[in-house]
Amino acid sequence: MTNEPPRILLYILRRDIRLSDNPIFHSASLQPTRSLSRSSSNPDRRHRDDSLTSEHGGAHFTHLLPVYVFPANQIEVSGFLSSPSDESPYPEARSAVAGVWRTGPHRVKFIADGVWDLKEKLEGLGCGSGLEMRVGRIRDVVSSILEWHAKDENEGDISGVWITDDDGTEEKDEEKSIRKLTKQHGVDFKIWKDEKYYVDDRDLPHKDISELPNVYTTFRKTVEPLRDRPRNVLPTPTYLPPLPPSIAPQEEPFSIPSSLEDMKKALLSSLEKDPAYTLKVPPQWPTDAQSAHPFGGGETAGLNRITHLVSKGAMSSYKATRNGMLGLDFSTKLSAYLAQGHITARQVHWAMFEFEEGRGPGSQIAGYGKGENEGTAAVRFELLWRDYMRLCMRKFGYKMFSLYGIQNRGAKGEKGESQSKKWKQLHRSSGAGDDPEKTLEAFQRFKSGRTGVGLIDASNRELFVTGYTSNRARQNVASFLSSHLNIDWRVGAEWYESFLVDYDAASNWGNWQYVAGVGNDPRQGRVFNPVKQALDYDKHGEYIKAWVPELRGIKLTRTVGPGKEEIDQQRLMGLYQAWKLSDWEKTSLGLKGVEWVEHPLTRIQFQVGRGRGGGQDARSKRGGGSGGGGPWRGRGGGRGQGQGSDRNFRRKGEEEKWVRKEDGPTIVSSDRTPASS
Ligand SMILES: Cc1cc2nc3c(=O)[nH]c(=O)nc-3n(C[C@H](O)[C@H](O)[C@H](O)COP(=O)(O)OP(=O)(O)OC[C@H]3O[C@@H](n4cnc5c(N)ncnc54)[C@H](O)[C@@H]3O)c2cc1C
Repeated sequence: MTNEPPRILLYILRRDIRLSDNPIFHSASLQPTRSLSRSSSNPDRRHRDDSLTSEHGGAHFTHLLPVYVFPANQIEVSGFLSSPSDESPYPEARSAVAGVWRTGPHRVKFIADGVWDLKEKLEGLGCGSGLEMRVGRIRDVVSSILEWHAKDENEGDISGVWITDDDGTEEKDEEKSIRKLTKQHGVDFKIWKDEKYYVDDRDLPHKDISELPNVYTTFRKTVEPLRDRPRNVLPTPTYLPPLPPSIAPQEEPFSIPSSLEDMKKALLSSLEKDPAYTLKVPPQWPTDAQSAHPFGGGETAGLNRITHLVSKGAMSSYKATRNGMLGLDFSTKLSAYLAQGHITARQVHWAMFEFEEGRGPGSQIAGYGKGENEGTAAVRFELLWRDYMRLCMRKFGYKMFSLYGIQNRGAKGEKGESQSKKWKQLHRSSGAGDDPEKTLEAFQRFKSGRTGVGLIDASNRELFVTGYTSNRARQNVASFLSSHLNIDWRVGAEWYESFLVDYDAASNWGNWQYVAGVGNDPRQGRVFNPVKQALDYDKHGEYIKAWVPELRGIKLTRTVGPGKEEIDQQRLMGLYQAWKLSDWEKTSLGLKGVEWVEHPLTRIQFQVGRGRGGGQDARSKRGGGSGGGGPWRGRGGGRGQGQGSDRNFRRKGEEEKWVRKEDGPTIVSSDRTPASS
């Protein structure tokens, strides 16, 4: 190293919090400031250098300054104030419609874990690398760093600012303002393609995003076969240029804690001023209920999770288990890692690929070395859904957050007619005679898990205390709010944004739109029946009993022979909707007079029949027969359950008709969709 003043590359991290398979770190590791012998080249096909580096050349620099910013518009940062008498220059990070925290307690911890993990990884390289953390709006942080270096040239020059692109609308605005700032300072600015998706942007079949098909299946067909799609992962750097000798400090009035524990405290302190999150009756963690997502954040944890899933066979059994709701491995639980960029989708692909080719862990698992199987194919299929949602974000921008969605013309009716549906609003009447006070109250009860509909309540309570709820449950919850309660679906999307550990703008808003009937669903106007869904996916009532402990005492079985008990579907109906319980049972369970039991927000029409093709058939088909009051602690539920055909939907106006008849329930045929998948 010469005595030349430091030439610093500023790398602003957002949702690319990883060292491995990271195009910017990879490119920085190839800078000519180090000897080639330290190159992390790897002859393995998986690690071939496929990066954008050669296309971009890269600025010459002597130091790398990676900075993660806790963005004040998305994460509440007042807990970072240096003194209690200081005031934050930023408004509270609250959502636009419902006014809830944009990043709630589960995700802030997960994000902090990820940032800290990366910091330790970078420091662990032993080459003087590291990660700085800052608080504020990203443009303010970049501006302050550029100004600080411009003022004193002894501190070194910022020779370039690099960032990974993000299709979120706020993120696009950020990119614009950084471009402007760097231009003002005469500094190079480069936006790198985000490589955390399944199909690389450079391999997309369309030239212009306007050509993206509005239907997932059409899109999928253009990129099949999926197993051949992902590019190789990039090598993990073993060396990076060091941090600069002096670094612009955090702007006042904030200061950055020096331990992960204190970082989490700072992130949580404002949120926990009201631990009930405005709920009159906040859900409590029920005794013995176990989180389906007890995982901490970070690249290390994410990569370990991938290895676990492959080596224990969970990827291979995924197709059969993915509609489960209880347990750790019924689905991958990779979403939060993917959302924060702790891991990439192609890392998931290549780990499965190795298994399929008979290499690496998992040799004792059926299917090892036997190529793609049903499970691994289904995981790829879902990863492509994620790609598709983010491409929709790129195509539709702000429409992803608007009431009438990407359709922009109101929901459509059964025959495709425009309906201009009016959803109830929280703060004013929608004009359809609704009372906003009552809507607010209904939203309160929805969030608290006190609607009176078991599946919905279990899911919302689970979400509140753990930050996760399954895809199956999410579909039902979104359909319930937007169609059964007829409440502005955006407040549900915002509540999910706040409480989901795996929130991702495109996947969340895209899926909410889809279910609310204003998104990419080619067959709009469908509604989930949460009782029918519970019968299919919680047929022993274990999920509802786990998260709604008040209902655990409901006996679900009847005696059918000496010492033989069988699930009684009529009794399940009392679990799925407690208002259906008899008066004496309500009294004996202490549920008499309980508001959500006696006065549910809505009464779902559904009956189980006793005749031919009714309860009997349903029982034998679903294998009912084991005792009902079984353990509710995390089990790999859902194995062998149906694949969520559209039997679970009804079209508008069909709710009253949705009874199990001799010829079975109405079936709406369809392709698989995220809502039905
Ligand atoms: C109303 C609603 C809101 C949602 N909000 C989010 C969100 O904020 N963030 C998020 O990542 N997913 C969201 N999803 C999609 C899906 O529910 C979650 O990705 C999944 O439940 C996460 O658990 P998992 O990682 O075990 O998924 P798995 O079933 O194991 O799927 C593997 C991966 O595929 C992707 N994936 C699966 N289903 C979908 C889908 N329908 N859309 C997009 N990607 C998918 C995820 O990255 C997931 O990790 C939402 C779905 C609904 C219906």
